[in-house]
Parts: sequence; structure tokens; C-alpha cells
Amino acid sequence: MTLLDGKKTSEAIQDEIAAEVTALKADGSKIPHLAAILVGNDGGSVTYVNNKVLACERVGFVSSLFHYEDTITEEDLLNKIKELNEDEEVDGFIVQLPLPKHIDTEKVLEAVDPKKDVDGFHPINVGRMVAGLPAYLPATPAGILQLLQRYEIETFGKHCVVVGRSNIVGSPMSILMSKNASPGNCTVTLCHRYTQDLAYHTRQADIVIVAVGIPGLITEDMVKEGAVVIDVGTTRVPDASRKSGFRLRGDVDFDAVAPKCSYITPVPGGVGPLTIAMLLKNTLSASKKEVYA
Ligand SMILES: Nc1nc(=O)c2c([nH]1)NC[C@@H]1CN(c3ccc(C(=O)N[C@@H](CCC(=O)O)C(=O)O)cc3)C=[N+]21
Repeated sequence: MTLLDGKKTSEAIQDEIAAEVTALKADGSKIPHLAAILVGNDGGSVTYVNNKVLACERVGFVSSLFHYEDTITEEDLLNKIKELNEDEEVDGFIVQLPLPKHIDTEKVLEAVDPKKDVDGFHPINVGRMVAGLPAYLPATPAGILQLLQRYEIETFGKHCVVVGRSNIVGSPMSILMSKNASPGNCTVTLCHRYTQDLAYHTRQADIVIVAVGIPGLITEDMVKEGAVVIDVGTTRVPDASRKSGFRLRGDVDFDAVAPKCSYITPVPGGVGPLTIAMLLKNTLSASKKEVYA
């Protein structure tokens, strides 16, 4: 069993980005600038946004954070997005999800200029991805592709079972794994909350990718011997022995499943850090105008 070290892989990608930034600085080009809008104080969201700011500093990007109370009106949020769309200093920005209930998330995501949508959540980028056109890929699926590629895991002709159909992870992951690309060319099964006999499907899988947010959902009996298991879940569960009062748990019962796997991602230190690295990579692409002229 080989552990897929997301932290190490993320650091390698960030080193590559940092080297490019050094070169950009040397020839007097613009330094990539990533902005983030955070609404409210959800613990996970605050952690992620803080990690993002730290990562920007590490690779030499400029970053800015706009933090609002969860009472902000939809109109004020849309005005801020308009301002960032027009700000020529800002190459890309993200609106951290989830948003408070009184705000229409679809409307907010559609307000982001697709050229600056480094999360890849705008319907234009989603559509371009599906059509195989240049697009910003959502960071978590793109990070999983990087892990598969850098560990030279064969995907050609394999059966990939994706569990979870979210717009952010499961749905785009299933599409990317089915594409005529490398990694890709899988036969894909997409399972979700109404799937009958989930274990029947996951047992067929050469590659299992789970992104549902149910700690320990995938047990030892649900995975084939030698499978590749990618765990996207990072649920905070109470843990009195920790200073923080919680620990992160994945969707996979790691201790029981790992011995059966050829490769498996840990939580934490698996997919999560790759998400940050790929957000930076999209921002670098934005500043170099690689996706949209
Ligand atoms: N607009 C938007 N874009 C996102 O990409 C987005 C979002 N909203 N909302 C929330 C989710 C969640 N997400 C994570 C990213 C990194 C880690 C990560 O780095 N996790 C570390 C541990 C971090 C810790 O110590 O808590 C790990 O798994 O090793 C986790 C979760 C991005 N999301």
C-alpha cells in the first residue's frame, strides 16, 4: 500500500509556481494577485481561506481577503464582485462557500467574470470543461488528477466509481475521469444518495473517489483488493483530546480500508492541500491569460 502524500505533492506544485513567479518578477511582469471573499465565520471556511493566504505568500503572489459579516446583503456582495471583476490588479478571485441562506449562491457565482473565476464554478467554465474547451478546472478534481498523474497511476480503461454528485467535486470528477485524456479514459459510475446497494458498485471499482462528507462511509468490505482510494471528505468531528476540540475525518474508514489498497489518500494531508495548490495554479494561468486571451 502506498500513501498518496497530498501535502508533499502540494508543496512540489507550489515550488514550481514559486519558480515561475520569480521569473515573472525578474522580467518585470505583473505578479499574480488572488482575492477571496469570505462571508461569516464558518470554521472550515476560515481555515481554508487562511491557508490560501499563507500559500499565496509562500509562492510570492499578492493576495487580498474581504471578510464580511453573515448579515451582508446580496446586493452588497454583488457590488463587491462587480468591483473585483473590474479591478485590473486582481487576476482571479473566489467567493468562499457556503453562503448564508438569504443569499442566492447561483446568482453570486454567475456574477463572477468567467475570466477571473479561478474556482471554476461559473456555468461558462463548467460548460467549457464538459465540452473539452480551455477552462479553469475546479481545484479539487484538478488536484486529484495531479495526484494520479504524479504517482503514475494507470487510469486507462479502468473502472472509476465516484461517490457524491456535488457541483464542486463529484460531478466534475466523473466527467474528467471519463474524458479521452491522461489521467482519464475510465469507465465511470457516479453514485449518490439514491444509489441502491452502494457497496455493490464500489466493490467493482479499480479507483474509488469519495466526496460526500459522511465520516467512515466507505468500509473495508466495500473495496476491492488492490483498489486506488481517494478520500475527499474532511468533516470536523469532536475530539476532546485535541486543543482545537475537533479532528478531521474522511469519508473512508482509513485504518480498515488502507491495507487492501494499492494507493490511498490520508485525511488530513491528502486531497485538501492539493485543492489549495490548484487554486494557485489557476490564478497563475489567469495572470498569464492562458485560458482566456
Ligand atoms: N469557493 C470555494 N472554493 C473551495 O475550494 C472551497 C469552498 N469554497 N468552500 C469549502 C471547501 C473546502 N475546501 C478545502 C480546501 C482545503 C482543505 C485543506 O487543505 N485541508 C487540509 C487540512 C486543513 C485543516 O487543518 O483543517 C487537509 O485535508 O490536509 C480543506 C477543505 C475548499 N472549499
